[in-house]
This record gives sequence, C-alpha cells and structure tokens, in this order.
Amino acid sequence: MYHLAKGLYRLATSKEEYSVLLLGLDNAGKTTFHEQVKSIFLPDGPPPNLRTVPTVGQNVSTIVLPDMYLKLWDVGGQLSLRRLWQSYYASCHAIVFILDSTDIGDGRTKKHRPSPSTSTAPPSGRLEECRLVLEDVLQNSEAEGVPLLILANKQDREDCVEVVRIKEGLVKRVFEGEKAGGIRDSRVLPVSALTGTGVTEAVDWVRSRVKWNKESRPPVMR
Ligand SMILES: Nc1nc2c(ncn2[C@@H]2O[C@H](COP(=O)(O)OP(=O)(O)OP(=O)(O)O)[C@@H](O)[C@H]2O)c(=O)[nH]1
Ligand SMILES: [Mg+2]
Repeated sequence: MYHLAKGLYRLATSKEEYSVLLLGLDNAGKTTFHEQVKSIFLPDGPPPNLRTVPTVGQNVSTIVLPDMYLKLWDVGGQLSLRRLWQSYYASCHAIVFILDSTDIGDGRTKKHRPSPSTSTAPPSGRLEECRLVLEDVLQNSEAEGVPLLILANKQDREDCVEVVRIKEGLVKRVFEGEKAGGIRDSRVLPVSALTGTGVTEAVDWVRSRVKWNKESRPPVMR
C-alpha cells in the first residue's frame, strides 16, 4: 500500500524533463544566451553574468516551465572541443545552433556569391566554417530527427546580417544539400543574447517542438 501511494504521489508530482544542447562556433554567444535564459526563467537566481569567458567543458542548468523541466547544456565551441559534442547527441531532445550574424560576411556561401570582379561583398567571415560544422551535426546519426533551432545572434549590432539572408544563403543550402541528415523540425530566429531580445521566443519554440517529438525522443520523468 505504501509503495502504491508513493508511486501515485510521484506520478502526480513528477514532470517531464527535456535536454537542450547549445552548439555553435566559439564566440557565437552560447554562454550569453544561456545566461539570459536563466535570468528570464529562474527569476530568483543571480543576475545574468554577461561578461563571459570561452567555455572549456560545459555549463548546465535546469529551468522550470509550467509543463516541463528544460535542461540546458552549454558546451565549448572551440575547434579542439567540438569533437566532444557528439557524446551529447543521443540524450538530447533539441539542438539550438547559435551563430554570430556579424561574422559571416554577407551571409551567402561562396557558390551563391557573384564573382569577385563584379562583387563588392565583404569576405565571408566564418560562414563556410559554420556551414561545415552545422552539416557535420546534422549528419550524425545520433542527432537524427532532433528538432533544430538556428539562432542568428548579435542582431543588436549594426554590422549584423539579417536573418532572411542567413536563411537563404546558409540554412536553405544546408537543408537542400545531401548532408542534411533526414527530416526534422527546424526554424531560424533572430536574437540578441546580449540584450535578451528573442530569447523567450526561442525557448517557446523549443518547448513546443520537444513535446511534438516526444514519441521519437521520450523525456525523462523527474
Ligand atoms: N553585441 C553582442 N555581443 C554578443 C551577443 N552574444 C554574445 N556576445 C558577445 O560575444 C562574445 C562571446 O560570447 P560567449 O557567449 O562567451 O560565446 P560562446 O559561444 O559561449 O563561446 P565559446 O564558449 O568559446 O564556445 C562575448 O564578448 C559576448 O559578450 C549579442 O547578442 N550581441
Ligand atoms: Mg561559452
């Protein structure tokens, strides 16, 4: 009887927990985004630490939403650390890929840019690196079908590339290519992790998509 009552109590009080993996090149703004999410959704916590340092290892936190816990995994984006990402794929329920919209040239990949003689476009910044890294994530079989949110970060800066350009020049190309890795829910949103603009919308999107995908990737009960 005790065990039954205990079981019922746990069932009534437990919540689904989903893991969200924050990925992107170094300096993209993952830790800043993580800090803003915590400050918005954990209001009793300390103020956000927006003076970040490059992440070596991981920062983890769990935010409480009305219908779930969202566990955020913020990992380092430096080249030497990216090989560690794959160890998180099997247990994540969504991937948030953050890119620096001020470090991708005009937002178009080489193939889609006019030839240098006719173009006044700036060099492509880290766009090609971003494309290769994103393709690599999507190609990994352990990340198959995981909802993907791409955040065009640093939209507060005047030199940022607009989200529509990023969609056309980078995201569409990745998804149309052979390396897209099958069907998945995806979206591109503009954000400023520094000011917090767009951060709530990003969390809302993740919240709804992990629920839709819960039969493929069931949550952990906590
Ligand atoms: N203007 C502006 N700067 C930002 C924004 N987001 C992050 N930054 C700055 O970009 C730099 C890198 O931010 P981080 O959040 O540490 O980047 P990261 O992706 O965690 O980097 P790694 O841990 O090395 O992978 C910091 O100087 C941030 O203040 C943004 O939305 N706007
Ligand atoms: Mg970081």
